[in-house]
Amino acid sequence: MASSRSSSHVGLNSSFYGSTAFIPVNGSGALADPVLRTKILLMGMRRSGKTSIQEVLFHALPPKQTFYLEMTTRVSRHTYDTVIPLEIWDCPGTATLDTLEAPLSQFSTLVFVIDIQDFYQQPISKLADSVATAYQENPGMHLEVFVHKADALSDEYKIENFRLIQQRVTDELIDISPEYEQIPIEFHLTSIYDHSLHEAFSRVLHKLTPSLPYLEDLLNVFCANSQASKAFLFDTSSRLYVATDASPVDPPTHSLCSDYLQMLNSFGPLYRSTSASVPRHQQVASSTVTSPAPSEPTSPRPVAHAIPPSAGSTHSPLPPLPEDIPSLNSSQSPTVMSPSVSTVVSPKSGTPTPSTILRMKNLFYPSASASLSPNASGAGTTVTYHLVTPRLALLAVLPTAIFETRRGLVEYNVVFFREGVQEICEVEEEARKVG
Ligand SMILES: Nc1nc2c(ncn2[C@@H]2O[C@H](COP(=O)(O)OP(=O)(O)OP(=O)(O)O)[C@@H](O)[C@H]2O)c(=O)[nH]1
Repeated sequence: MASSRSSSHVGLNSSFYGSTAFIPVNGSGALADPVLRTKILLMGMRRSGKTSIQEVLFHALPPKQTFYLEMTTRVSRHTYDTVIPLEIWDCPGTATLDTLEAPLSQFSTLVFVIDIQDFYQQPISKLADSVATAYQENPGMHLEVFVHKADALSDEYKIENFRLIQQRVTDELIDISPEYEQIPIEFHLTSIYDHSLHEAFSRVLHKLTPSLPYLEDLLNVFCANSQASKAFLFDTSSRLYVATDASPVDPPTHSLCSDYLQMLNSFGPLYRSTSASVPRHQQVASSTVTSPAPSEPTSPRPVAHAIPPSAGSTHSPLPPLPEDIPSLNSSQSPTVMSPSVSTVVSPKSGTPTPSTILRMKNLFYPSASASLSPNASGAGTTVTYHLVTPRLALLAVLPTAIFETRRGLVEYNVVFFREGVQEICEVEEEARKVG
């Protein structure tokens, strides 16, 4: 499971790397961002759900609270660091590509959000105009349409409206110019209330990740060597999957892994850290909390110990499962088979850096697993979680019988998988440094 470390991994292709970003400070000056960020433009009609998408994915806003979001009146830029550093521009409903006052060449993707019930002339025209302008000015730009709020309709009407919107957009583009019929646009049905949004944005992210083929290779090798039927590399905090193995993604398996990750994430705030700056997703629950045992004797390293709120016993029971996780409800209550070690590195800045990643290599990583049919004498499925970098986690699905009999081998493979992913991330970070 070794991976090459050559910089050809992530060839310096400008369409992947975009340009240097500037993060406004208090609306006055501007600080140069030290990395090249991939820029994504989020556009659409008023109230189509743009800010909700951004907030739910990247700030863990509970979907129901999007109801209280204020109207966007000017372009707001949001940075998010995952397998690649992103900069998302959330535009007001009134904005058009002509009024944007930014060259379109700096954007890698246009995500146009349209309400699934908005198939009238004005939204369709705006969508078609945006696509045509983007294509004219930056033909390499990925064009994605989120047909959003799909939850508002029954399955039958959902598909009908989805097709109708695609057809009308195509007709409108042909009206602008017959050659625009060939513009490659990808349509996604999305909703903040289910996994469709995560699935769609994951696919958007895949097109922007230069190291995707290498990550996929590692996942394929991991699956083959561990007899896993499916494996995902997830961004822990947004729950976007940044890569998966070659087998098809079926929605129930994706939902299962995503829900399990959400459950582990939701444990984080229940545990208090001795260090103030531990990223939330690294504070993973465990039924047994152990102290760090560094593999190599070195100078003291910053570590955090997960501490149950009722400090005292180190063998506290697991907290109850959140009610809103359908596939892990009481009838399928998971058994946490691995009393995972929750010892993590605590970067002082709070933002993991390449050196943090290097330091983490010498430390423990949280892991967990759950059997979906614990009473069926190994006949069920087990989902496993292993943190592999400060931001990324491997989630795999494998037969319980295999996990129970070959757990050592699975853990052994994870070590090499983690090494490979960390090397790829280091090359990516190196390639994106400014100056
Ligand atoms: N049913 C449903 N409602 C949604 C969904 N996404 C967003 N909404 C709702 O749509 C409304 C508008 O959402 P916003 O995110 O503010 O929309 P926006 O496009 O940013 O709006 P502007 O700032 O006016 O451009 C809110 O009440 C959200 O709760 C969804 O997937 N399903």
